[in-house]
Amino acid sequence: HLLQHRSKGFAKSHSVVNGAATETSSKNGVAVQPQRFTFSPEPTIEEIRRMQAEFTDERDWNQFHQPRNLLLAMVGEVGEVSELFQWRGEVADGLPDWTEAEREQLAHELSDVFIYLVELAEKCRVDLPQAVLRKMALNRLKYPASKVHGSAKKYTEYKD
Ligand SMILES: Nc1ccn([C@H]2C[C@H](O)[C@@H](COP(=O)(O)OP(=O)(O)OP(=O)(O)O)O2)c(=O)n1
Repeated sequence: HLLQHRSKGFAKSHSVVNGAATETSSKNGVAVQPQRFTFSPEPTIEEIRRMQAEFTDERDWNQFHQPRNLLLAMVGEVGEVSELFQWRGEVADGLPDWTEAEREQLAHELSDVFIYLVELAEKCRVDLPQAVLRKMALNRLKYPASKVHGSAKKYTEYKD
């Protein structure tokens, strides 16, 4: 669906493509860069874990999906993501020069990485969404915004 609201000659379009929300802006009918991007709320990570568990069960593939094999499979897929970026030089947010086919290829490869990551976490009994919350809390403590604002130094490089 598409929702529009107008202010001062600008029209914002909120469109939902495959459940994903994107917001684009236009001035006098000419589209400008998308302003905001958010993920769809579904499926949840737990739903993805369950769908992949069903996929492997249906194929009797659990015998191959031990933690080390899943790790190697995930790293292999990271390599496939890297292939899409290699030799291109720096790439701007939103991948402005990429074709639709290249974007879809990237979506496939990032999904492969994510699917293996989720199954690896499951097989290692890491509750991934909660672990991410704990790790982000640690990251905030290690890198107080007031101290590190605008600097990409590693935490060990700070004197106090
Ligand atoms: N033993 C396997 C094989 C595949 N998959 C699933 C998870 C990944 O999302 C995807 C990976 O499939 P491929 O190994 O065929 O890899 P690609 O899809 O990347 O194909 P290609 O290597 O030809 O690019 O399929 C899986 O769970 N377990």
